[in-house]
Parts: sequence; structure tokens; C-alpha cells
Amino acid sequence: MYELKTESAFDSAHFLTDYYGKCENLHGHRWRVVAYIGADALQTESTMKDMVMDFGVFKRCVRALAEELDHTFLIEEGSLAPQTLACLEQEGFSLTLLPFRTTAENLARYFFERMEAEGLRPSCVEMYETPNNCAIYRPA
Ligand SMILES: Nc1nc2c(c(=O)[nH]1)N=C([C@H](O)[C@H](O)COP(=O)(O)OP(=O)(O)OP(=O)(O)O)CN2
Ligand SMILES: [Zn+2]
Repeated sequence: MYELKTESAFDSAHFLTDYYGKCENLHGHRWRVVAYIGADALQTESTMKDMVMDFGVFKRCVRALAEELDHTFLIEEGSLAPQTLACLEQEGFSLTLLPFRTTAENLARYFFERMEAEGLRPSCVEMYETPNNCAIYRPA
């Protein structure tokens, strides 16, 4: 089994709906995303011979996904009133509406699924919300 690993990061704002502590308030993190691609065998031909895949393609994909979220306000759909969203947009804030509570767990799965949609074969995504706290998504 071979595995490639790359990482990127994004600085964003969020809050957790229905949270029982300070995280229900608007705050920010520098989320660090560490992504892994697995393969049982290396490619056998052409430019990717003896590679799982080109690091360049891999890192650009993960960076591009992180870039989409960077310096935006991550908002769980339905968690703010439409008027509030309209006001924030009117003020020029960049909003990213997501169909899930913005936990590290869900963000890890989101990256995993977006990578799959880009044609990559991720084995695992780690999402660090702080340097010490990380959620890992690895499908069974
Ligand atoms: N399992 C999870 N638990 C929590 C998540 C999460 O995504 N998954 N997220 C949060 C909040 O986003 C919160 O911002 C994290 O707060 P905290 O752990 O307190 O982190 P701090 O950086 O504020 O750490 P301090 O030690 O208080 O400085 C909560 N839980
Ligand atoms: Zn938080």
C-alpha cells in the first residue's frame, strides 16, 4: 500500500449552531487540512509511471478547495435569517453556505467528497481546527 500526503490551510470565520459554549459565537480558525491518497500499486506508464499520482495535481486540488473557503464566513444553511445573510452580503462579506454544521468532522468529510468529485481517490482527510485538535474522516 502506498500513500501520498499533502496539506493546505484556510482562515475562516464560523459559529456552531446550538452549541453550549463560547463556540456558538462568531469566531475564527486557521483550519489545517491534511489529505491522503492511497493506492495498492503504482502507475505503470507514461508521465505518472511509478507514482500514485503527480504531487502537483494532488496539491493543487487540495489547495484550490482550501482557497474556496479562505477568508470567507462559513455558514451552516438555515442557521441565519435570510435578512441577515442579505445584510452581510450587502456589506461585501464573502459567505460560504454549507449544508452541514461547520464542525471539523464535517469539514473533513466535505474535503474528502470534493476530492473524490475531482477524480482523486482519497483515503483519509485530517482537519485540524487548532494545532492540537483534529478530526479525521476515513470511510469504513
Ligand atoms: N468534536 C468537535 N468539537 C468541537 C468542534 C468541532 O469541530 N468538533 N468545534 C468547536 C468550536 O469550533 C470551537 O471554536 C473550538 O473551541 P476550543 O476547543 O475551545 O478551541 P480554542 O482555540 O478556543 O481553544 P482554547 O484552548 O480555549 O484556547 C468546539 N468543539
Ligand atoms: Zn470554532
